[in-house]
Amino acid sequence: MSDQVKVAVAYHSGYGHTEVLANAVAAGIENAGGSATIISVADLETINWDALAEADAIIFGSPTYMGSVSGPFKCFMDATSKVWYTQGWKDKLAAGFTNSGSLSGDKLNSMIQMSVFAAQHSMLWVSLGVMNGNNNSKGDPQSLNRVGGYLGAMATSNADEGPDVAPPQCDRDTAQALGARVTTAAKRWQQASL
Ligand SMILES: Cc1cc2nc3c(=O)[nH]c(=O)nc-3n(C[C@H](O)[C@H](O)[C@H](O)COP(=O)(O)O)c2cc1C
Repeated sequence: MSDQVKVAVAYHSGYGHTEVLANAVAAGIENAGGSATIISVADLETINWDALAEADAIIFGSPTYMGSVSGPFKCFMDATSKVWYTQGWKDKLAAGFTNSGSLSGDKLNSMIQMSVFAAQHSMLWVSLGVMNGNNNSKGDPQSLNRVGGYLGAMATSNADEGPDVAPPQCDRDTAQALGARVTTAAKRWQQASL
């Protein structure tokens, strides 16, 4: 019998930067002993809905475009309304990550959108669980959670850099930490007696 928790990473990325984070989240899932399935939601026709239905946890990821989740990610959100109607994802764990060009970039709004979306599905939101980095005079601008957000992993990619270098390693590591945390939480949730 395999008790390995299944964690799906459902993401959109227009230009590859958020995809880098999706891969980092998946690495964190695998390192923590979970099984990761990465699902691009860009094309609604090819989304692996079965993998999402089977997952113990789903981690959502979107770039921040115009201060909100991207259009394709919102289309995915709307396409889950049939699942919502039957509350098919109820009691799965959920978490999120986003990425933008500016340090703030209003990406908190994307995280709020994702957490409300998860709540509509009666999922249980898992926070980042990494203390704020770089908030004092001796701070390291390359520390984990350098933007100091707690709802999820929030990365920043310089607008003039490709996904080969942006977002920087600290943001990739923050995303990896999120994947590990959700996996550990899913294991606890799986083992909890009712
Ligand atoms: C249509 C569009 C809107 C954007 N809006 C914002 C924004 O509101 N705030 C911000 O900081 N960056 C914004 N950006 C920059 C992206 O968030 C940034 O380039 C990000 O790395 C793109 O991720 P991706 O390569 O996964 O698509 C925007 C980019 C595009 C293309």
